[in-house]
Order: sequence, then C-alpha cells, then structure tokens
Amino acid sequence: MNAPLRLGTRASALATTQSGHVAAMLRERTGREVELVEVTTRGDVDRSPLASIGGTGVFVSALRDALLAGEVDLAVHSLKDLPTGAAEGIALAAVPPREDPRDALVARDGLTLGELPVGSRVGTGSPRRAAQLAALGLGLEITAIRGNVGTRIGHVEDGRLDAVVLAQAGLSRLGRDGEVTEVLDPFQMLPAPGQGALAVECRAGDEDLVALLAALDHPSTRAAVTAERAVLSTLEAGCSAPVGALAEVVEGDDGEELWVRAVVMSTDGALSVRMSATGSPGDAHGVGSRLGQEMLADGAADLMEGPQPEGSDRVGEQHA
Ligand SMILES: NCc1[nH]cc(CCC(=O)O)c1CC(=O)O
Repeated sequence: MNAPLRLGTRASALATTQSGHVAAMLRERTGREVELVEVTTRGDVDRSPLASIGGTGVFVSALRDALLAGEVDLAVHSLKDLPTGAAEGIALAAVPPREDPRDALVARDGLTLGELPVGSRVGTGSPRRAAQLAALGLGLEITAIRGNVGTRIGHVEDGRLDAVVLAQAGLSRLGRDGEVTEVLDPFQMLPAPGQGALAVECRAGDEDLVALLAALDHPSTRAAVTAERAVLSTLEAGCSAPVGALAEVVEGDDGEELWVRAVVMSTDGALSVRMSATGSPGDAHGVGSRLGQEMLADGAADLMEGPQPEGSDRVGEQHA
C-alpha cells in the first residue's frame, strides 16, 4: 500500500480549488491517495507591493522549497506565475488541460468595456492589462489594485470601482463566472503567457513520480504554454515592457498547427509591437523564441517601461 501523495498548495481559495482539481484527476487516473498540504508564502502574508518582496516568484519559491525539503511530493501552481528560468532540481511533470485563457471584465450594471462611460474607474494590478486597456482609447481611468479574486470583485460591488479585469479561468474555477460581464477577445486583450493553465511540479530526481504525473499532461496545452513562455523569456531578455501572448493548437492544411499571437507594449499603451506566427506544435519553443526575436527586431527592444501605477511592478502578472 503506497503512502498518500502530499500535494503542496498555496492556501488561497483559488489555489486550493486548483489543487483539489489536480488531486481529483490524480486519484482518478492513478488510483493513488492524495492529501493537500497548505504552504504559506510571503506573498500571501505581506501586503506590500510584490515587486519589493521578489515578484510572483515568492508564491512559487515557497512551494519549491517545500518540495526540495521533502515536505511535499508535488506542487500545483498557476502556470502564469512561474518565472521563465529553469529551477534547479525541479521537474515540470505535467501541464493539465487548460481552462479558458482569456481575460474577463466584471463591471457594474452588466456593462461591457465599450459601454463604460469615459472616466470609468477600472481596477487591475497588471501592467499588461493596464497597457492594453489604455490602448483601446476609451478614456478609462485605470487604477492599481491587489488582493485575491473576491477582494477585487468586492471593489465593484461596493462601488469604489466601475469594473475590474481578471482571468476568466480563475473566476470559473471559483464558480464566479456568472459575474463576468464580458469575456475579452484576445484581439483586444492578449492574456498573460500561461494564463488559464496549471503547472504540476515535483523533484526532478523522483523518477517514479515524474512518470506517474505524466498521466495528467495535456500535450497541446504544454505546446501552447511552451511557445508563450518562449516569447516571454526572449522579450524579457531584450526589453522590460509588458507582454501578452496566446498560442493555440489549430487544425491546419497539414494537420495540427501551433498559432501564436503576441504583443509587447509601452506601459502607457501608446506604443506596441504585435505579431503572430505559426509552426509545428513539436517545435513550440522554437516558434515562440523566433517570434520574440522578430518582435525585438521590429522595435520591441526600443519600448521602454514607463512610470508604473502605484503598487504595481514589472513583468507578466506579478500582481494580477
Ligand atoms: N496573478 C494571480 C493569478 N494567477 C493565476 C490567476 C488566475 C488563474 C489563471 O490565470 O490560471 C490569477 C488571478 C488573475 O489574474 O485574475
């Protein structure tokens, strides 16, 4: 009889929901018992801007420390929170099927973006979302916010904000997608690389577990997020502006094709470089990094990060 697998998770409602979902999949596909172990991270306790305590990486590194210390056997993260660099001794053992990767608007009175009057106050902590909202030219007043999903929706409920922008995936995992007033089309709002996907990590040396967790992997989701993260790491190496990227496996003339769209923007949304590429899902990393290189050559390298809204920090969804 095998001992139950210990699954490390952040304690937030979103994290425990995501982890519970992975635990259920694991029980179903492998017959193994799984127990959740809550790991408190500095990002959950400390309300100061995430930049000052190390970015979204603080959520991830506490779970990785617990893995390396042998306190847990596997850990579940929101994939978009994973830093792009490799982690010593850690394997990305599975990328389960992705939820809806798009961003969603939760606005007062059922309003859509286009219906929000000029001057409406829209909350987001993400430079990527702020820049893309500004680029729409709707005259919205974009306000920096932090906090969990419930807190952020609460700002609309209590009338302090007219709307907030959140990941659709988080809202549907929490059963709050009924509050979404518009799911934003990626033509207007490209999501963060990895948004809507989960990452299942374990110790790289734990070969039996690496093999077992492969049962949870979804190859086209893995290809998509691999391409998106390759765009991000290429752009991060060449500029500091916010990045959106979305890859999808689509049916092409010669079978499956990977279609990648990406944007990099000045923080005020005034300047952007937007490009797309297609390639083979088996070459996801190559497709994404070549796209990133092309974007750098096409001006992304000249996009400077402007002044940041109070309480926000750089790169992806550090605070979203
Ligand atoms: N930055 C926090 C974070 N990390 C993952 C999600 C949502 C779920 C996901 O994207 O998989 C969120 C909240 C949000 O952006 O609204």
